[in-house]
Amino acid sequence: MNSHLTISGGATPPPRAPLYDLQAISRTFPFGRTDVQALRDVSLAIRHGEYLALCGASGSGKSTLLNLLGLIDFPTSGTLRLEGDDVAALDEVRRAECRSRKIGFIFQNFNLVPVLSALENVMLPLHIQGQSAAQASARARHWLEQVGLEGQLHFRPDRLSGGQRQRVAIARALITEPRVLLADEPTANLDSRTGDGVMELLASLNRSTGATCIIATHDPRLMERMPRLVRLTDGRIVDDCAREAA
Ligand SMILES: Nc1ncnc2c1ncn2[C@@H]1O[C@H](COP(=O)(O)OP(=O)(O)OP(=O)(O)O)[C@@H](O)[C@H]1O
Repeated sequence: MNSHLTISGGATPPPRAPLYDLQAISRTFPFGRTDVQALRDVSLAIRHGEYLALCGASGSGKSTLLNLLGLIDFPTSGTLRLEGDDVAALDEVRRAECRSRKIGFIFQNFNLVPVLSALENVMLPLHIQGQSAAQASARARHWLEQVGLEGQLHFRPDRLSGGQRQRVAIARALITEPRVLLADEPTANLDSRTGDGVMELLASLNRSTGATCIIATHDPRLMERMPRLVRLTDGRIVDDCAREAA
């Protein structure tokens, strides 16, 4: 009997494509009369639901790789597939659509709009997608509650601590229910205790929502607790190890 058939005779579904499949990716930037090779021959597969760090020294290529995964930059050569689709084949409109539907971003400096409240900041992505204010407000309240900020809905960023600002940014990234959260040094501007709290929150949201979390960092404390570490040196992957999380 064909092992791909179930007892009832129906075919089992084909295996799900990895979230990301990168083959021989390079990214070169022109720099004066020379070129800087930020990424060289990077091949990497990332499954749905993973929680992993891209690590390496300053200049090793972490942000460049994160920008490619976020579809905000293009590789110079190689193939990048997101859920099986070759992103080079998407026109700009479909790329933007894919980015806003599937990907949430978290930045080290939070990138909140200073004149908007926490609630309004979190509502923004749904507002941009054209959802009604009532729908956006209800979703934003839900996500601010998930990150423990139900008491600060109407505070502007200047009334929030660094950790609270990053929580607002996390709620804003999650409101579109993305497949993947990309975080560039999310704890770099936080003291270690607050940074630990943000990392615990990200780990628990990864478990509860199933969103893949990809975090660029050179913080050894943060690396220690990651179940998968992809290490870059001079734009190359030099190590990719999965292990039990601490
Ligand atoms: N737009 C650009 N133009 C020219 N060179 C660039 C550009 N972006 C990145 N680079 C170069 O590519 C290399 C990798 O940079 P990248 O920012 O990806 O490293 P990183 O590991 O994220 O560093 P950091 O931890 O300091 O943020 C560096 O040599 C950097 O100077």
